Amino acid sequence: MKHLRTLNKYFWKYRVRLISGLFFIVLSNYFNVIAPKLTAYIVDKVQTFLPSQNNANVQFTAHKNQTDYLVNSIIGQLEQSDWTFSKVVSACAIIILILAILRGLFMFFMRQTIIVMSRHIEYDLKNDIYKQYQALDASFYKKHAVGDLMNRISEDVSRVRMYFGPAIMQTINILTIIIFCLYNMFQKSAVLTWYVLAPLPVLAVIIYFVNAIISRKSEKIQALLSDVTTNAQQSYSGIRVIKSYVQEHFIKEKFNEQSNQYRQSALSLAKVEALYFPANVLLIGISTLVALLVGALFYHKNLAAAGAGLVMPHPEITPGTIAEFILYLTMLSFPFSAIGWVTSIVQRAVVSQRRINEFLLEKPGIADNDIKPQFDTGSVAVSLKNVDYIYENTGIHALKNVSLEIPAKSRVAILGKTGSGKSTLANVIMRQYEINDGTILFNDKDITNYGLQYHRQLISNVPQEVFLFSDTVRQNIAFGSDRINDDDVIAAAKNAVIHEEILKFQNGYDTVVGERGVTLSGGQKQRISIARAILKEAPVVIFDDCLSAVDAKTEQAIIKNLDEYLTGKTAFIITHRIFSSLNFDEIIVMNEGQIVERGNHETLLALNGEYARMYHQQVTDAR
Ligand SMILES: Nc1ncnc2c1ncn2[C@@H]1O[C@H](COP(=O)(O)OP(=O)(O)OP(=O)(O)O)[C@@H](O)[C@H]1O
Repeated sequence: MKHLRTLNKYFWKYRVRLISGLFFIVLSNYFNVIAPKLTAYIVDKVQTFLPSQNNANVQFTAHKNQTDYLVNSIIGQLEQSDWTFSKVVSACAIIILILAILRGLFMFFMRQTIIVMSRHIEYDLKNDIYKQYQALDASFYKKHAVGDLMNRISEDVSRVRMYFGPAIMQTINILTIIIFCLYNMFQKSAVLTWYVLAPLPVLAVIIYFVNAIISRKSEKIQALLSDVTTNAQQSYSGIRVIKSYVQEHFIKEKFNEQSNQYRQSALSLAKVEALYFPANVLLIGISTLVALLVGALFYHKNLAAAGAGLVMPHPEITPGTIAEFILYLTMLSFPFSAIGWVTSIVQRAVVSQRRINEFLLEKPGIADNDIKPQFDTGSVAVSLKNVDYIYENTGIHALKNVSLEIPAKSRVAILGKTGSGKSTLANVIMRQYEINDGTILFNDKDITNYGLQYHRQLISNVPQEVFLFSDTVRQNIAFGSDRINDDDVIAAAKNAVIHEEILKFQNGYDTVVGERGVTLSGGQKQRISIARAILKEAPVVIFDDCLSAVDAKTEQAIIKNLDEYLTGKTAFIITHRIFSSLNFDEIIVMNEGQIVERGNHETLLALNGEYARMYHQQVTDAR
């Protein structure tokens, strides 16, 4: 239950709704439990009018001194009136009808307050989880599957809503029904109540054991559901790879297997839950039988005693009392069967909230603040001092003691074999990952000393893996930029040499690119991503292998445009190809997480090392 404590702040926020909801529940049940008393009164009244009745003068106490003020005054009025029998019965019927209407009205208010409150809390909780997902850093996303994240924000939140909506409402409902019924039963006849309640401890034992089983099974089910969602999500994202490798059958089998495991677990939970209802019906049935038998026996003893002129042992027990008890037991059958349902909702909510808390309470690996950078953000010098980075999940030492001094407005090329640490270097400069050791400075200020959002606003990035949203080309280019006027978007697209192609799309700039840009070629996606970065106009530019999917002619055209765009910016161009036309101020060659060569084109060629080898290879390939 401790996991659900996280939700208390929401209850506090909506306390007025909650308290009014609880008040309406109590009122609705109050009007509900009055009806049996009037029914009992009528049943006994009928008896006194029966022609064969020979006990009309026997003084039963069943309807005297009612503790309830309302019932007392109704019965008092009816007794004092000189109404005929049919008038009394009609009056009681009308009063019972009015009570039912009042009960219904307050039930309506109870749902309007508590269920509406639960929808508000659900909305807040989803927003809080979403906000937390946004705050968590890249390393978190490396550890958790998207399907799992989706499942927690949707399915788990729905389960938790069942706790702060229906479960809270029904718990209070159940408690008030039980308290009102038991109170009235004890007030009426304590001895009959003890007899009637005798079978109920068995119910308590059943509830205890079944709850433990439900909790265990719920936990397993939620984990399995996450697996199924993750698998489905991955198979949709990777559908092209699956189809090209003709693996549809294998994926379907895997999905079937997981779905089947989920089904088996859900069925097994349903079986356990299904035990509750028949067990309750049986136990309430036994209690009703006891009320009838024991009640009739006591009533018989009363009559016998009255006949012999003795004091009646239980003058409060009449046929009306028995009818009243049966009505209370009917009312109690709902709470007793609902206890199981409510506890299973709570158990599931505990499991789901624990899963939500795992993410909600996770501290982002990158500490953030709201401090603005205290330097001229128009031009930025970047330096790295003894930077070390190890990937937590694999233990790979991707950057080893890297030091760099890049003056503002200079242009750097980063080359190196695959896996040498180039993208990692870009990511640590962007603070996507927090370095293990060393310092990264922008204009001599440690980048950890000011807010992440301000830092990232200083950087225009084209990642190695392009990501486009399922939106229009225009929105994809304008993403992350305040400048969404058409001329700027078109100018950026022209610079990225994609404008002409966009015009040929069915709806030009308003063409929707499909999920992750599936309707576009790899080269088109790359160039839209470049246009997006160009539009951002930041002082630092990081392009990670951004021309790998374009042909040589387009590449030359883009490089020509980039040459102009990069002027006045501090630029890091990560590449596998040497672009001699871009005039780099410095070229860095990386190997196994270290900088192994650095200098300009001429010095590196003269060094005759890795750079020279790459250059000669490229020249040979071009021939
Ligand atoms: N998310 C990750 N988790 C664990 N290890 C990673 C992760 N990303 C990269 N690595 C490892 O870190 C090392 C450096 O990878 P990085 O992506 O920086 O290389 P790269 O030089 O950019 O390669 P490429 O040219 O192929 O893009 C590699 O050994 C890689 O396996």
